[in-house]
Amino acid sequence: MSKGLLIVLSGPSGVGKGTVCNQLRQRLPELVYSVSATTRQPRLGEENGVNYFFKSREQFLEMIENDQLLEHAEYVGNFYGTPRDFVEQTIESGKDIILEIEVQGALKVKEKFSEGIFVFLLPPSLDELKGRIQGRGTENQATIDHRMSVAADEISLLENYDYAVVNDEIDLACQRIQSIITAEHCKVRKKL
Ligand SMILES: Nc1ncnc2c1ncn2[C@@H]1O[C@H](COP(=O)(O)OP(=O)(O)OP(=O)(O)O)[C@@H](O)[C@H]1O
Ligand SMILES: Nc1nc2c(ncn2[C@@H]2O[C@H](COP(=O)(O)O)[C@@H](O)[C@H]2O)c(=O)[nH]1
Repeated sequence: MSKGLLIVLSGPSGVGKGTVCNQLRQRLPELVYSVSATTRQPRLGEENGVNYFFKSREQFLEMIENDQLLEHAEYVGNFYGTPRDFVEQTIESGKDIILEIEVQGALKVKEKFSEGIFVFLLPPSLDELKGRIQGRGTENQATIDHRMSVAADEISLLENYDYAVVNDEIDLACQRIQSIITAEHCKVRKKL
């Protein structure tokens, strides 16, 4: 049996990774989603084990210590990380898995899984990006400013990715990513 694909969807905060990922999962019900661990406080409506595994700082550091994370990063004052076993077991079982993670973490995954498919989601403009984070209404202004202040640096790392997808319209962005997944499945020569 061939292994599943590891798809990493990354990009600045507010670009629409979560929105696009949710719609992709509806279009591709067999696509497995990697639930991350974080020390961030849950937002209204977020559920432990569904949106994230919510951890204390101590619990998160213990996960790092025990090598339970494939990658982790500190992003705007909180830790985020990808549980390793679930990802590895899913790929081994032949299923595709998608990670929705920020840029530092994505580049760490690339060091370990160069055969992964690295997709960078871009906003139509920085003004639109700011409007989306503000419109979501989940962060205070200081956090929005902090997230926006790292967005340009994150976008400057685009060249490390395999694909750039503009999230102008959700449907179109999903179609583009679906096409990428289909093409990767048809590839004759896989990446080393
Ligand atoms: N193509 C789009 N057009 C307009 N609004 C969009 C589009 N995609 C997403 N949005 C909106 O932008 C906001 C941010 O989207 P989302 O939470 O999915 O971003 P994110 O990249 O996952 O953010 P974060 O990294 O902070 O978790 C949401 O309110 C969402 O509804
Ligand atoms: N490096 C990682 N980044 C992750 C992971 N899970 C989520 N994220 C990214 O963090 C930011 C902020 O998320 P938010 O839910 O607080 O808005 C965003 O870019 C997420 O994609 C992870 O496991 N590792």
